Amino acid sequence: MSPIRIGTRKSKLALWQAEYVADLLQKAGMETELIPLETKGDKILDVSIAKIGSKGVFTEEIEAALASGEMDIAVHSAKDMQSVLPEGFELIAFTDREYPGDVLVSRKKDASLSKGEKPLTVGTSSVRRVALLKHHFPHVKVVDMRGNLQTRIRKMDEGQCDALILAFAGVHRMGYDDLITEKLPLTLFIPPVGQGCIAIEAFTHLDPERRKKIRAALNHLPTETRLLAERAFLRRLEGGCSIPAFAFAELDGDRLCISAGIIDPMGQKRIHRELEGDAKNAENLGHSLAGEILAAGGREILDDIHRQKNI
Ligand SMILES: NCc1[nH]cc(CCC(=O)O)c1CC(=O)O
Repeated sequence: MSPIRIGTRKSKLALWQAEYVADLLQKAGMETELIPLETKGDKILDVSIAKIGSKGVFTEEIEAALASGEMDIAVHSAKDMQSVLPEGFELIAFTDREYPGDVLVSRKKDASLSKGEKPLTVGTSSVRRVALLKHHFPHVKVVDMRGNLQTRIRKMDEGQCDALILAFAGVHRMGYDDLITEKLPLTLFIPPVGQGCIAIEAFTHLDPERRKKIRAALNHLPTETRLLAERAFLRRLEGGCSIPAFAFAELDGDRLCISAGIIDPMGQKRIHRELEGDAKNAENLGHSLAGEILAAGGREILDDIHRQKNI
């Protein structure tokens, strides 16, 4: 079998993820080759992703290369993936999930959202994190902070903020655990769909035998079940990572519990619901919960967000 050609973005975190995947494939007896590509999302650093607005800013170039057959699979952070992929693309595997929550990162050892004495300036550009900060910690000052992990930490060191809110997974994978000053509770900062999880994307013309071997080497079934529920939720909200929605599914044996919601960007109104059921119905559970949240006021929040974008 010829080497599995693995497409990835060029950021350090993306390369870490691609190498992690290559390693799993090699352990299963396959040869691999990495193909790093630059995407629009990596090039445009001065505009927030919400404002760039177009779908798939981190995936377009990679999907073009998948479709043309230059690569067999692409490795992504699952949370960066749109809930509906373009025609012909699919996620064929999800690797074992890292701790999914957000953390506060700072050089100041006592930096804390809940216990801090001095007012904190926190850097983030995620609409979800900004809204949750406004909602739970209105005294915190928020500054817009884009760029990859290393860039954000550099900006913090230059004094643009005291602390950053980041996904634990990225911080840990990049070896910055020492800078974590607080683990944000999963109940307050419910993670966005897919956080901490690596998704493997392929195009329909991938050879079925190759596809089967890749999936067998990479897919972690419990993670996949959780992700199916979370992504079904996001699909019904017709969103990607730029809407302030969150969903987090957990498994307890064959029971799946999904906790999800949406918050308006100003942090005034937070809608949150939970649903439990048979893990076999993961997608139905995510879909139903999205329906409940839309009916409970989520629809108005979404409509407002779409109206704002069109102004
Ligand atoms: N928003 C960008 C992004 N996409 C994936 C991760 C790392 C965590 C993950 O893989 O879920 C990050 C950084 C962050 O949000 O802190």
